[in-house]
Amino acid sequence: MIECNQNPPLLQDYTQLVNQSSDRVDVIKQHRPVYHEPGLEVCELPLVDLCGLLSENEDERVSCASEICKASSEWGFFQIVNHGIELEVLRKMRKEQVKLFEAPFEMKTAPGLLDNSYRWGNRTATCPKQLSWCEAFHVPLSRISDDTCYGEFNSLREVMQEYAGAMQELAKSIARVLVGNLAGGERGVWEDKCNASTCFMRLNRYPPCPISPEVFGLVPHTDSDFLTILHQDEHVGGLQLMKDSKWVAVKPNPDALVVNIGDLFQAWSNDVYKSVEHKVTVNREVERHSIAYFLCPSYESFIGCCEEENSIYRRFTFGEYRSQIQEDVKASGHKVGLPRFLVST
Ligand SMILES: O=C(O)CCC(=O)C(=O)O
Ligand SMILES: [Fe+2]
Repeated sequence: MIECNQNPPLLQDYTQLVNQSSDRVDVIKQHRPVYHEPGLEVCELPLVDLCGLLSENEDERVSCASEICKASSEWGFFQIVNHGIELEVLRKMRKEQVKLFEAPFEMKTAPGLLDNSYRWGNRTATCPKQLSWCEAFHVPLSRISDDTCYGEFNSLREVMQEYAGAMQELAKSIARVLVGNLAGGERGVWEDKCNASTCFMRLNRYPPCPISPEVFGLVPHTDSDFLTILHQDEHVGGLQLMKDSKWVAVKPNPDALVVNIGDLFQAWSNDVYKSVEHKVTVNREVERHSIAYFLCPSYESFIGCCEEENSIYRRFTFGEYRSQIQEDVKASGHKVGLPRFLVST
C-alpha cells in the first residue's frame, strides 16, 4: 500500500487553523520533540468479570451487578473481561479496520462507502485545540447489511455484521443490569427503544502526529448515547478521562473491553450514572486504532427519567437531543449536552 496518500489532509487543516488563530505565536513556540504531560496519572479502570452475571449463584450475580453500577456512578467507566465476545471476532474486526484505513485516501472518501460516513479532523473547528487528529467511519448500523456500503471492501461486510450483532447483545445485557438497579426502570418499554438498527459504530484511526501534543486525537467530549463499548488499541494508549476533576490516562488492557456511560443513561438515571468527559491524545511515532459501539435509541424515542417526580432533566427525544448538539456545535464549536435539558432552564 502506498503510505504517502493514505492519510487525510490533517496537517493542512491544522495549518489553516493556526493561520487564522489569534494564538498563532504561542502555538508554534510550543513545539517540543518529546512531550510528557507533567504529573499525569495512569489508572487501571475498575475491572468487572462478567462471568458473574451468568453465575448460578445468586450472590455472585448480585455482586457482579453491583460492581457494574458502582463503577458507572463513581467512574462512568469500567473494563470488562469474560464478556462473551469471541477473541477471533475482535481480531478479525481489527484486521479489517486496519486494512480499510490503509487504503488510499481517495478510496476511503469514495461515494457510498459505509454510508458515506468517512470523516477526518473536525469540520467545525475554529482553532487548533478543536481539531481532532483522527480519521473515522461513523456508521449507522441500519445500513450494514446493505451491499452498496462496501465498495471494494467485500470482506468487511460479514465481520462488521458479526461484530455489531455481538456488541448489541453485550451492550443490552449491561444496560439491563443498569436499568434493573434503579427503581422505576420500565424494563420492557426501555428495551424496545434500542435495536440493531438504531445504534452506531465508529471506527477510529489516529495517525502519527508530527505536531503532537498541540492537538488532540479526539477533543474532550461525552458520548451522546446510553452506553459505549470500546475496543481500544491493545497496546497504544491515548484514552484519558476526567476523574475527580483531573485528567487520568487509561492503561490499555489487551484482554478487556472498555465500557462508558453516555449522556442518555445519565439523564435516565437522574445523574446516578455519570457520563464522563474523555479525550484521546496522539503521539508522534505510532498510529492507534479503536472501535466504539454506541447503544442508541431511535430518534423519536423519549428519554424520560426513571424517577418520574424529582427529575433533574425534562423529557426529550433522542432526535431533539442530537439536533440541539448540532445547533450548539455550529454556533460555538462546542457541544453543551445535558445542561440544555435541565428542568430549571
Ligand atoms: O479511541 C478511543 O479510545 C475513544 C474513542 C471515543 O471516545 C469515541 O469514539 O467516542
Ligand atoms: Fe467517546
